[in-house]
Amino acid sequence: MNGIELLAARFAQVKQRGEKALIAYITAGDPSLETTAKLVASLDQAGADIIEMGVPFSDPVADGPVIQRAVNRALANGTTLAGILDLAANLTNKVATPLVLMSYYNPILQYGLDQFCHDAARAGVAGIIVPDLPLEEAGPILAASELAGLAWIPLVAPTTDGQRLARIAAAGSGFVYCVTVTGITGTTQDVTGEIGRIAKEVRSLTELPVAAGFGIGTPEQAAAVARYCDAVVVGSAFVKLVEKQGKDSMKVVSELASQLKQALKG
Ligand SMILES: O=P(O)(O)OC[C@@H](O)[C@@H](O)c1c[nH]c2ccccc12
Repeated sequence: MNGIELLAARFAQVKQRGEKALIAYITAGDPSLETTAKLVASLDQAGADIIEMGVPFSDPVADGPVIQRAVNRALANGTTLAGILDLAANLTNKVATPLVLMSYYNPILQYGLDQFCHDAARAGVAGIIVPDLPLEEAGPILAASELAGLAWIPLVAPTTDGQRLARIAAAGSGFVYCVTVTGITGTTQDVTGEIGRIAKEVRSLTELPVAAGFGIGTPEQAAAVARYCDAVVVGSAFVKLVEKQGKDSMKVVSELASQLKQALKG
Protein backbone atom coordinates (compact mmCIF):
# COMPACT_ATOMS: atom_id res chain seq x y z
CA MET A 1 0.00 0.00 0.00
CA ASN A 2 1.25 3.49 -0.71
CA GLY A 3 0.76 6.35 1.74
CA ILE A 4 -2.50 7.56 0.26
CA GLU A 5 -3.96 4.05 0.49
CA LEU A 6 -2.64 3.57 4.02
CA LEU A 7 -4.40 6.71 5.23
CA ALA A 8 -7.63 5.82 3.39
CA ALA A 9 -7.59 2.35 4.97
CA ARG A 10 -6.99 3.82 8.42
CA PHE A 11 -9.87 6.30 8.12
CA ALA A 12 -12.16 3.55 6.81
CA GLN A 13 -11.28 1.38 9.80
CA VAL A 14 -11.95 4.15 12.30
CA LYS A 15 -15.25 5.03 10.64
CA GLN A 16 -16.34 1.43 10.61
CA ARG A 17 -15.84 1.29 14.36
CA GLY A 18 -18.06 4.35 14.68
CA GLU A 19 -15.21 6.47 16.04
CA LYS A 20 -13.35 9.62 15.15
CA ALA A 21 -9.62 9.48 14.54
CA LEU A 22 -6.98 10.79 16.93
CA ILE A 23 -3.98 12.35 15.21
CA ALA A 24 -1.19 12.89 17.72
CA TYR A 25 1.64 15.33 17.01
CA ILE A 26 5.11 15.30 18.55
CA THR A 27 8.27 17.14 17.53
CA ALA A 28 10.90 14.70 16.26
CA GLY A 29 14.10 14.85 18.29
CA ASP A 30 12.53 16.36 21.41
CA PRO A 31 14.31 15.62 23.68
CA SER A 32 16.09 13.05 21.44
CA LEU A 33 15.26 10.80 18.51
CA GLU A 34 15.55 7.84 20.86
CA THR A 35 12.73 9.23 23.00
CA THR A 36 10.72 10.09 19.88
CA ALA A 37 10.87 6.42 18.90
CA LYS A 38 9.56 5.38 22.31
CA LEU A 39 6.85 8.04 22.23
CA VAL A 40 5.64 6.90 18.82
CA ALA A 41 5.41 3.32 20.10
CA SER A 42 3.49 4.53 23.18
CA LEU A 43 1.08 6.61 21.11
CA ASP A 44 0.48 3.63 18.84
CA GLN A 45 -0.24 1.42 21.83
CA ALA A 46 -2.50 4.00 23.46
CA GLY A 47 -4.76 4.20 20.41
CA ALA A 48 -3.56 7.11 18.28
CA ASP A 49 -4.85 6.48 14.75
CA ILE A 50 -2.27 8.59 12.93
CA ILE A 51 0.99 10.03 14.27
CA GLU A 52 2.32 13.35 12.99
CA MET A 53 6.04 13.95 13.51
CA GLY A 54 7.28 17.52 13.24
CA VAL A 55 10.61 18.25 11.58
CA PRO A 56 12.39 20.91 13.64
CA PHE A 57 13.17 24.15 11.82
CA SER A 58 14.70 27.41 13.03
CA ASP A 59 11.80 29.58 11.89
CA PRO A 60 8.56 27.75 12.76
CA VAL A 61 6.18 30.56 11.81
CA ALA A 62 2.96 28.62 12.44
CA ASP A 63 4.00 27.42 15.89
CA GLY A 64 3.28 28.84 19.31
CA PRO A 65 5.72 28.93 22.24
CA VAL A 66 5.27 25.31 23.36
CA ILE A 67 6.24 23.81 20.00
CA GLN A 68 8.86 26.52 19.39
CA ARG A 69 10.64 25.39 22.55
CA ALA A 70 10.39 21.74 21.48
CA VAL A 71 11.87 22.64 18.10
CA ASN A 72 14.74 24.46 19.82
CA ARG A 73 15.47 21.43 22.01
CA ALA A 74 15.45 19.17 18.95
CA LEU A 75 17.74 21.47 16.95
CA ALA A 76 20.09 21.91 19.90
CA ASN A 77 20.76 18.18 20.01
CA GLY A 78 21.50 18.03 16.29
CA THR A 79 18.27 16.49 14.92
CA THR A 80 18.30 16.43 11.11
CA LEU A 81 15.77 15.54 8.46
CA ALA A 82 17.98 12.64 7.36
CA GLY A 83 18.00 11.34 10.94
CA ILE A 84 14.22 11.63 11.14
CA LEU A 85 13.78 9.68 7.89
CA ASP A 86 16.05 6.93 9.24
CA LEU A 87 13.98 6.82 12.41
CA ALA A 88 10.76 6.70 10.38
CA ALA A 89 12.04 3.74 8.36
CA ASN A 90 12.73 1.93 11.59
CA LEU A 91 9.37 2.79 13.15
CA THR A 92 7.16 1.93 10.20
CA ASN A 93 8.58 -1.59 10.37
CA LYS A 94 7.30 -2.01 13.91
CA VAL A 95 4.31 0.29 14.31
CA ALA A 96 1.05 -0.09 12.38
CA THR A 97 -0.13 3.50 12.93
CA PRO A 98 0.45 5.58 9.78
CA LEU A 99 3.12 8.26 10.21
CA VAL A 100 2.90 11.66 8.58
CA LEU A 101 5.64 14.28 8.56
CA MET A 102 5.02 17.98 9.16
CA SER A 103 7.86 20.06 7.77
CA TYR A 104 8.35 23.64 6.74
CA TYR A 105 9.50 23.95 3.14
CA ASN A 106 13.08 25.00 3.76
CA PRO A 107 14.42 21.74 5.25
CA ILE A 108 12.76 19.85 2.39
CA LEU A 109 14.33 22.11 -0.25
CA GLN A 110 17.72 21.78 1.38
CA TYR A 111 17.40 18.01 1.40
CA GLY A 112 16.23 18.03 -2.22
CA LEU A 113 12.59 17.92 -3.14
CA ASP A 114 12.49 14.76 -5.23
CA GLN A 115 14.96 12.97 -3.01
CA PHE A 116 12.90 13.85 0.06
CA CYS A 117 9.64 12.51 -1.37
CA HIS A 118 11.40 9.39 -2.58
CA ASP A 119 13.16 8.74 0.73
CA ALA A 120 10.08 9.54 2.82
CA ALA A 121 7.97 7.09 0.82
CA ARG A 122 10.69 4.46 1.06
CA ALA A 123 10.79 4.98 4.82
CA GLY A 124 7.09 4.16 4.90
CA VAL A 125 5.91 7.70 5.66
CA ALA A 126 2.28 8.00 4.58
CA GLY A 127 2.00 11.73 3.93
CA ILE A 128 3.42 15.21 4.36
CA ILE A 129 2.12 18.52 5.67
CA VAL A 130 4.01 21.63 4.56
CA PRO A 131 2.43 24.58 6.38
CA ASP A 132 4.34 27.45 4.79
CA LEU A 133 3.87 26.55 1.15
CA PRO A 134 0.90 28.16 -0.62
CA LEU A 135 -0.83 26.06 -3.27
CA GLU A 136 0.40 28.46 -5.96
CA GLU A 137 3.97 27.37 -5.22
CA ALA A 138 3.29 23.73 -4.47
CA GLY A 139 3.43 22.41 -8.07
CA PRO A 140 6.85 20.75 -7.80
CA ILE A 141 6.22 19.08 -4.45
CA LEU A 142 2.75 17.97 -5.53
CA ALA A 143 4.27 16.26 -8.55
CA ALA A 144 7.08 14.68 -6.53
CA SER A 145 4.78 13.43 -3.77
CA GLU A 146 2.33 12.01 -6.27
CA LEU A 147 5.11 10.16 -8.05
CA ALA A 148 6.27 8.73 -4.71
CA GLY A 149 2.74 7.75 -3.59
CA LEU A 150 2.92 10.10 -0.60
CA ALA A 151 -0.23 11.90 0.51
CA TRP A 152 0.01 15.68 0.25
CA ILE A 153 -2.14 16.83 3.14
CA PRO A 154 -3.38 20.41 2.68
CA LEU A 155 -4.01 22.91 5.45
CA VAL A 156 -6.98 25.25 5.26
CA ALA A 157 -7.64 28.18 7.58
CA PRO A 158 -10.85 29.95 8.63
CA THR A 159 -9.80 32.74 6.25
CA THR A 160 -9.39 30.52 3.17
CA ASP A 161 -12.07 31.68 0.70
CA GLY A 162 -14.37 29.37 -1.23
CA GLN A 163 -12.57 29.28 -4.56
CA ARG A 164 -9.16 28.67 -3.06
CA LEU A 165 -10.67 26.07 -0.77
CA ALA A 166 -11.97 24.20 -3.79
CA ARG A 167 -8.56 24.26 -5.50
CA ILE A 168 -6.74 23.21 -2.33
CA ALA A 169 -9.17 20.36 -1.63
CA ALA A 170 -8.87 19.14 -5.21
CA ALA A 171 -5.07 19.09 -5.05
CA GLY A 172 -4.84 17.36 -1.67
CA SER A 173 -4.80 13.72 -0.68
CA GLY A 174 -4.93 11.71 2.55
CA PHE A 175 -7.10 14.16 4.45
CA VAL A 176 -7.77 17.89 4.67
CA TYR A 177 -6.36 19.57 7.78
CA CYS A 178 -8.67 22.39 8.89
CA VAL A 179 -7.16 24.88 11.26
CA THR A 180 -9.75 25.81 13.91
CA VAL A 181 -8.59 29.41 14.39
CA THR A 182 -6.62 32.13 12.66
CA GLY A 183 -3.44 31.86 14.70
CA ILE A 184 -0.66 29.56 15.80
CA THR A 185 -0.40 26.09 17.36
CA GLY A 186 -1.16 25.81 21.05
CA THR A 187 -3.78 28.56 20.91
CA THR A 188 -6.13 29.09 23.81
CA GLN A 189 -8.87 30.68 21.67
CA ASP A 190 -12.29 29.03 21.41
CA VAL A 191 -11.75 26.18 18.98
CA THR A 192 -15.36 25.23 18.33
CA GLY A 193 -16.47 28.59 16.90
CA GLU A 194 -15.50 28.32 13.24
CA ILE A 195 -14.81 24.65 12.73
CA GLY A 196 -18.41 23.69 11.97
CA ARG A 197 -18.57 26.13 9.09
CA ILE A 198 -15.17 25.24 7.62
CA ALA A 199 -15.66 21.49 7.93
CA LYS A 200 -19.03 21.72 6.23
CA GLU A 201 -17.61 23.72 3.38
CA VAL A 202 -14.69 21.33 2.92
CA ARG A 203 -17.06 18.35 2.97
CA SER A 204 -19.10 19.88 0.17
CA LEU A 205 -15.94 20.05 -1.96
CA THR A 206 -14.18 16.73 -1.37
CA GLU A 207 -14.63 13.14 -0.33
CA LEU A 208 -11.39 13.28 1.66
CA PRO A 209 -11.65 12.90 5.43
CA VAL A 210 -11.66 16.17 7.34
CA ALA A 211 -9.39 16.73 10.35
CA ALA A 212 -9.39 19.69 12.73
CA GLY A 213 -6.45 20.96 14.73
CA PHE A 214 -4.98 23.87 16.73
CA GLY A 215 -5.85 24.42 20.36
CA ILE A 216 -7.40 21.02 21.07
CA GLY A 217 -5.87 19.55 24.22
CA THR A 218 -8.54 18.00 26.43
CA PRO A 219 -10.96 15.09 25.92
CA GLU A 220 -13.86 17.57 26.23
CA GLN A 221 -12.49 19.80 23.47
CA ALA A 222 -11.72 16.78 21.30
CA ALA A 223 -15.28 15.49 21.64
CA ALA A 224 -16.78 18.92 20.93
CA VAL A 225 -14.74 19.44 17.76
CA ALA A 226 -15.14 15.84 16.58
CA ARG A 227 -18.85 16.41 16.04
CA TYR A 228 -17.96 18.30 12.89
CA CYS A 229 -15.14 16.24 11.45
CA ASP A 230 -13.50 12.83 11.03
CA ALA A 231 -10.36 13.44 13.06
CA VAL A 232 -8.84 15.77 15.61
CA VAL A 233 -5.18 16.72 15.83
CA VAL A 234 -3.58 17.26 19.24
CA GLY A 235 -0.04 18.64 19.42
CA SER A 236 0.93 21.18 22.07
CA ALA A 237 -0.81 19.25 24.86
CA PHE A 238 1.49 16.26 24.20
CA VAL A 239 4.55 18.43 23.67
CA LYS A 240 3.96 20.13 27.04
CA LEU A 241 4.11 16.73 28.74
CA VAL A 242 7.33 15.91 26.92
CA GLU A 243 8.75 19.27 27.98
CA LYS A 244 8.00 18.48 31.60
CA GLN A 245 9.01 14.83 31.78
CA GLY A 246 11.60 14.52 29.00
CA LYS A 247 12.77 10.98 28.35
CA ASP A 248 10.36 9.69 30.99
CA SER A 249 7.22 11.07 29.36
CA MET A 250 5.97 7.81 27.80
CA LYS A 251 3.48 7.07 30.56
CA VAL A 252 1.84 10.50 30.76
CA VAL A 253 1.72 10.78 26.98
CA SER A 254 0.01 7.36 26.76
CA GLU A 255 -2.49 8.37 29.41
CA LEU A 256 -3.49 11.55 27.59
CA ALA A 257 -3.71 9.69 24.27
CA SER A 258 -6.04 7.05 25.69
CA GLN A 259 -8.25 9.66 27.37
CA LEU A 260 -8.49 11.59 24.10
CA LYS A 261 -9.21 8.44 22.13
CA GLN A 262 -11.89 7.44 24.61
CA ALA A 263 -13.61 10.79 24.03
CA LEU A 264 -13.59 10.12 20.28
CA LYS A 265 -15.38 6.80 20.56
CA GLY A 266 -18.70 8.63 20.70
O1 LIG B 1 -0.44 22.25 18.97
P1 LIG B 1 -1.90 22.20 18.70
O2 LIG B 1 -2.54 23.50 19.02
O3 LIG B 1 -2.54 21.02 19.34
O4 LIG B 1 -2.07 22.06 17.10
C1 LIG B 1 -1.65 20.84 16.37
C2 LIG B 1 -0.30 21.02 15.85
O5 LIG B 1 0.57 21.04 16.94
C3 LIG B 1 0.35 20.15 14.78
O6 LIG B 1 -0.50 19.64 13.83
C4 LIG B 1 1.37 21.09 14.20
C5 LIG B 1 2.56 21.39 14.78
N1 LIG B 1 3.20 22.35 14.06
C6 LIG B 1 2.41 22.72 13.03
C7 LIG B 1 2.60 23.69 12.06
C8 LIG B 1 1.58 23.90 11.15
C9 LIG B 1 0.44 23.12 11.16
C10 LIG B 1 0.24 22.13 12.13
C11 LIG B 1 1.23 21.93 13.07
